[in-house]
Amino acid sequence: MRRIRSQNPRMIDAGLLGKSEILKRLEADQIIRHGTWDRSQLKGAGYDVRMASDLLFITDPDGEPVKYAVGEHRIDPVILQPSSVALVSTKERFAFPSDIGAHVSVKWSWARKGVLVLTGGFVNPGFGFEWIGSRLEKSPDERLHFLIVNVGSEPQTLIPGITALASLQFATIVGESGNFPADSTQELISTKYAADAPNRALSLFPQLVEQNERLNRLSHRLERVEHGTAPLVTFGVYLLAVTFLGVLLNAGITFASDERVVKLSEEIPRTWPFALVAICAMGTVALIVKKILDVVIAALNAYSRSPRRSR
Ligand SMILES: O=c1ccn([C@H]2C[C@H](O)[C@@H](COP(=O)(O)OP(=O)(O)OP(=O)(O)O)O2)c(=O)[nH]1
Repeated sequence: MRRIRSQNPRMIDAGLLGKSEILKRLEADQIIRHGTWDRSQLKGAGYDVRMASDLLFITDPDGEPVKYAVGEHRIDPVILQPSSVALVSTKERFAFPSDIGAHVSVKWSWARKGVLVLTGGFVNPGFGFEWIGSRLEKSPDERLHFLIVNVGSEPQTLIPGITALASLQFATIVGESGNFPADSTQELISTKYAADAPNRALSLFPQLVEQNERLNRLSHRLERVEHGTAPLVTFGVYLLAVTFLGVLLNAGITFASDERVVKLSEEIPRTWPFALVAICAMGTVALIVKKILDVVIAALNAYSRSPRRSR
């Protein structure tokens, strides 16, 4: 532990509390109340706080905000959907003495999955004490509260009473804090916060979810319209082609009924090689017309699906 000299010439121990010092304090019923801490949560120079199963603000699968008040316990795991926010309270209850404060930090194991704890950062000395008449007492239920958000693309499962979401590093306070006890946050969160408070505080994230859903709905509609127009275009082109052929046929019949053409036809040789050549010529013309129609249909379909038009 680093030793520094304060304004008071006395030597003072200052620095972060290591595991053994934290344990010593916890066993002396300091910092975290007896019965709410667990040795397994101790780290080399910190303590991982776990989420409680009550005083929990989450969003249910239908997108409705839900509040579990103090004493209303959630048994099932909490699924934190992408872009979803929640407000969680710690299972641990606190009573910080005047010489200890704590830094709140995110846990890498959660941050790398996209779950971020948007913390205030510091726990003041004297947090978890209150005046009862003229006596200073430990508050029975002072907890830390964290706003959390899933900025990743996968849903994340949080288990009430077990999942550790944040880490505390305890530091000794040099000099008088002069603010004992520190302000409580428990009453504000438990009585004044409505179910949708986290969603309103971090409204950017629920808005992202909404915009994403809107975008998905629009893309589906666009896809349906596109699938509907392709056969329609094909049908239209064939209709046009049939009309065109009808007009051609009509013109052909009129032309064939002409006296001069009748006379000319009598002069055409009626041999089988000539008939064969005539049939081949007509077949070639029909094939060319079909090819042209296919190209026109493909071009129209490509145009109706082009990204510039789907924007
Ligand atoms: O993530 C956090 C950080 C702090 N706290 C608690 C402990 C701390 O002692 C208290 C007040 O914290 P801070 O002093 O940062 O908040 P404030 O509400 O801005 O204080 P003030 O209005 O007195 O400046 O809130 C939490 O519950 N969660």
